[in-house]
Amino acid sequence: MNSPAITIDGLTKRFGAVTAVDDLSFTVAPGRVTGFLGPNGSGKTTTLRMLLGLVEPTAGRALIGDRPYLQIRRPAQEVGAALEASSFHPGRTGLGHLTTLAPQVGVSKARCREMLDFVGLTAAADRRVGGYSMGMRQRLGLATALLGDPGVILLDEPANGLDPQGIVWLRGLLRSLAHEGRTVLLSSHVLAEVRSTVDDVVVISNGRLVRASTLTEFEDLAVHAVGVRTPSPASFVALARERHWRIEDAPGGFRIHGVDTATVGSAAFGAGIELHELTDAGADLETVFLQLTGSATPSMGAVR
Ligand SMILES: Nc1ncnc2c1ncn2[C@@H]1O[C@H](COP(=O)(O)OP(=O)(O)OP(=O)(O)O)[C@@H](O)[C@H]1O
Repeated sequence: MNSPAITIDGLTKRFGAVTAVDDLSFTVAPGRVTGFLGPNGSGKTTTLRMLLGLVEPTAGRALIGDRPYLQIRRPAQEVGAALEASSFHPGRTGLGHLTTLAPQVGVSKARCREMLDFVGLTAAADRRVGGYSMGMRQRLGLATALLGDPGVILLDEPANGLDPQGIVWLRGLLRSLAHEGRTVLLSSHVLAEVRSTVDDVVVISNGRLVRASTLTEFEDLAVHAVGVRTPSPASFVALARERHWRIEDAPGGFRIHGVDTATVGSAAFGAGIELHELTDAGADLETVFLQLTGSATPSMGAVR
């Protein structure tokens, strides 16, 4: 196995009485997209800021390769980061923002134009960033992160503000960066948003690690669900009780957890219950995420 591109080791950050990050340890592999997931306020941004040497840890280490960020000699060529979409000088143009950074990154103005083109901002290159939409700022943040052609890319909620086409575009872009062997770590508080983008997931809650695994392993935790529509709901509910299925009301029918379509179909057939719809509702990944992070709420629907 490749040695980790990022190592978080016993990392802790306290702000007065608030423990933002609490003895956190995980690694991030190169050539993969890793989703750094957790509810609002769980410590994702603080962790990324410690990785970038912007916040000093109370304890523990955050390493890029084998060293802390502040010990990297030419950091922009090793690590690119987009932490907050709003931290641009509003009076500068998109191109002006990149060309201001170019000397310290060690790249030419041509590279700045190339990166603006890469993120789809050529038409807005000479407009002031103050007038950019949230999605345009995200794109500019990405261009900034990629300016030095870094091997490690850290992105804080990069899909925020992007329209659906933008999200598809971002997904393709991140996948191709990982395919080139780069390390991509992106934070999000919405698992569904990154589900089709990431290979690995690191889930945190209250600053602590909840789970670090491949997405596939994470999906295995999820209970599959089956959707059913029937003209005989009372008989179907009786069947579900008899079989000890976990069943809940869903629009126009029911949702049954922890069984597959074949089991439900043959049981209904055996009981003489007509079904008008029998669908695989997929793995209920969001529920697993909410349960693991302790952010499940009663509004998720009553289960019978
Ligand atoms: N500079 C600071 N001073 C005091 N408390 C802070 C500071 N920065 C972060 N915190 C606190 O640390 C905790 C973690 O915040 P952080 O921004 O890292 O979470 P997050 O997971 O990135 O949240 P979000 O998804 O909302 O961006 C929160 O309780 C936050 O209020």
